[in-house]
Amino acid sequence: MLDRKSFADRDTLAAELAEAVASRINEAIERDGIASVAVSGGSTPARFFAVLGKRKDIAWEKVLVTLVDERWVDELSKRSNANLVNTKMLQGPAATARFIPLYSGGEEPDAEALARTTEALKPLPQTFAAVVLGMGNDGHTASFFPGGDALEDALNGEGPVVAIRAPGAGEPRITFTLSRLLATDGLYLHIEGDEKAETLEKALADGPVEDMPVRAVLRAERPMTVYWCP
Ligand SMILES: O=C1O[C@H](COP(=O)(O)O)[C@@H](O)[C@H](O)[C@H]1O
Repeated sequence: MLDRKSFADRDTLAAELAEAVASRINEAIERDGIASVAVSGGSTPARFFAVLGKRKDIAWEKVLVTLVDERWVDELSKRSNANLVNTKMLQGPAATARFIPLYSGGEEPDAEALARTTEALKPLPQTFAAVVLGMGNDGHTASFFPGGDALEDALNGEGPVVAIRAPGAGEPRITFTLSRLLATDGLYLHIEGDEKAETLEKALADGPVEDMPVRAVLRAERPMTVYWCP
């Protein structure tokens, strides 16, 4: 179920991942007239975002873009995953895409905030065209963090989104649930560098999901492609 692709450098990886995601988007638009993608934040996706956002062969006005997870911070914060998407991807041709943020204002991702985000997510089709996950060296993906106070709900609940706090997470977070992220035509794990390759090997070994929650995705019975470069 796990296809692993290695690339010589970051630019090549970004181009190949953008090609794969663009194909998924265009297939969904042809089939449904609309496509949605959920992307990760952090630092890794910046190059990929820049390449994807420049694609002129995508009818961006038919594309909904959201995040797999978000830090509960204002969109102007440098910690905001939305900020990364806005500044790196949704420029040029991709500026006509509709971005649906997960952060919906306020100090905390409380019940009211989650209800606001859930309402905002309603235009999303049931199935994403593509979901691009990242991974931290602690074995988290999306905001499925080791020690997360709502990890069980994030991994086994319906969601679509869950608020989660964890010792290694910094700010409170909001994350799509695993079941919602697995509802996708194309599932990708984008990691770079030797340390993350080692983390992936550890995650692929036996061990509790709670220790390295990315295992929940790796053990899900569905195809996923890992994109890696040194
Ligand atoms: O906090 C986060 O971290 C992970 C990994 O980020 P990276 O900086 O190591 O690339 C990311 O996948 C996730 O979306 C983000 O919220």
